[in-house]
Amino acid sequence: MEYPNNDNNGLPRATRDVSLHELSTRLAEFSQVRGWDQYHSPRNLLLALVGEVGELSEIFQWKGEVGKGLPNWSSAEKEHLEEELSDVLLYLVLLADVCGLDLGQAALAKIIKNAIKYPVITPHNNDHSQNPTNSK
Ligand SMILES: Nc1ccn([C@H]2C[C@H](O)[C@@H](COP(=O)(O)OP(=O)(O)OP(=O)(O)O)O2)c(=O)n1
Repeated sequence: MEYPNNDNNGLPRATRDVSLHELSTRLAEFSQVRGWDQYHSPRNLLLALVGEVGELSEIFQWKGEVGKGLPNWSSAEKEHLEEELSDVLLYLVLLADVCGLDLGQAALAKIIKNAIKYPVITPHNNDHSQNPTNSK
């Protein structure tokens, strides 16, 4: 596996698309060599996931509204955000794995289900009532 670029900390950083399958494989190796599989029960991973969502929330706490693209954020703040987002993703992938679920397939299927539930609005079909962001 090649990582041609390094990040600000000199750590290797992929420049290609990364699949959920690759993350699963890397996480499985990481846990296996440390003997941590025994701790990775569905419940433990869910609690770890929620803990990391809390850490992610702390980054935005008290900041007020934040613009898309994070204008005025320092590179250190953006790096911190990347780390917390990654922790959430990695625990989510681990949780799906220990539950024996294919998260990528499930997420694609859910997008299709969402599209059926919320059809595209056209002039001939302007019923917005199903849009969950429409409070009326
Ligand atoms: N039993 C464990 C413990 C950790 N990790 C991995 C998944 C997360 O990506 C990261 C979480 O590590 P920490 O618990 O050290 O949490 P943080 O990185 O958020 O550190 P801190 O809480 O000090 O900010 O390590 C794991 O796979 N299995």
